[in-house]
Amino acid sequence: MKAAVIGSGAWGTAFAKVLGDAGSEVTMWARRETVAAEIRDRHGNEGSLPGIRLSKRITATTDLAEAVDGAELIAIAVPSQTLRGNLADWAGFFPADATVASLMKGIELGTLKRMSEVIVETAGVAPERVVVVSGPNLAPEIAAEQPTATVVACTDEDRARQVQHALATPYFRPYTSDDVLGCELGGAVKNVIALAYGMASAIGLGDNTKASLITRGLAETSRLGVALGADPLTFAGLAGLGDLVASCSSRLSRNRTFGEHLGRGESLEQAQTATRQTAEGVKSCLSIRDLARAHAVEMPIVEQVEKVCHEGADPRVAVKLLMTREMKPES
Ligand SMILES: NC(=O)c1ccc[n+]([C@@H]2O[C@H](COP(=O)([O-])OP(=O)(O)OC[C@H]3O[C@@H](n4cnc5c(N)ncnc54)[C@H](O)[C@@H]3O)[C@@H](O)[C@H]2O)c1
Ligand SMILES: O=P(O)(O)OC[C@H](O)CO
Repeated sequence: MKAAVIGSGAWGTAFAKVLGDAGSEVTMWARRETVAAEIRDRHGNEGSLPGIRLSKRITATTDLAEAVDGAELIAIAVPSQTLRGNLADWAGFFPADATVASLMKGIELGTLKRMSEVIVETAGVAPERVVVVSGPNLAPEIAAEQPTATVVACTDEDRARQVQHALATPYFRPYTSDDVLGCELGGAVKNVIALAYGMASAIGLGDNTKASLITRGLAETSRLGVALGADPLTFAGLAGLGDLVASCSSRLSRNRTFGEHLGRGESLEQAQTATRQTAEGVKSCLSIRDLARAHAVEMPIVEQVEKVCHEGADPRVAVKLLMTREMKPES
């Protein structure tokens, strides 16, 4: 397959490596010429994935039209909140029948749309051409070829299978799904729960607390998903529980790490200065909260994370408020 990967950060680079190792010819698009030159000439991207060597089947450019020229698959890994603006500039260059894969895990501020919806709306791509790839996929582990599994979700089963085959390597095992909505929500909400988990770790809370956060976090994710029409079983799978556990338990997770900074009492600005990569949950906690409210779905952990991130609330007070909510049945 001829593929393009737009975005040369940690995930774009690791994803390009998977595609290259699985046999595709890959052209990456980078914003900075120094990054494109390093990928093209030295087969690495030290700033995003130190020590990783990329296949010679991978090249890079800063010219978007060149990157997507003739591509059968275009995978996009830029920050969720910039996607709409990016596509306004890029979409005219996409080949008419290319599959567009969203690698992003966020919900757009203001519109409350999922990334696949933004792609359909802004790039004029039919929904059945959009594939979502989501699962327990920490980029540095994948780049180091540590085995993991993922989900390739698309309403068009054949297209999902094509992408599944284009991604299969001995260290990356893709499964297909037709639940695009559920996979996207699982990926976006787990970032917010990982922020909460990081806060809990930093304030010294124990394993019972953390297990409760994961379990109740998954409960509120599923509640929102079901209200919006997702398959509840998706949340028990790789793009739900799998991704939630990976992000909460790993020190490699940028969202968990960001939460740790907030839990240590840093302000949002201080945490942003200390962690420079994309921690999607920081913005998506606002849009997910609004989405939940719009559908009358209770998401108490998301509500509290938003208060800590954007209203200066103390994480310890947030825990207290969560623990003293009205008593109710588990489900
Ligand atoms: N890193 C992971 O392990 C991982 C795994 C799965 C999914 N994701 C998701 O992939 C997406 C990208 O994450 P990442 O890890 O690659 O982030 P990153 O911070 O490592 O890289 C982001 C990339 O986007 C580019 N970028 C930043 N602002 C931009 C703009 N205004 N226009 C165009 N490009 C811009 C940066 O130059 C960089 O190449 C996020 O939605 C994230 O949740 C990340
Ligand atoms: O580093 P994070 O927190 O953005 O998580 C990365 C991936 O989404 C894990 O699957």
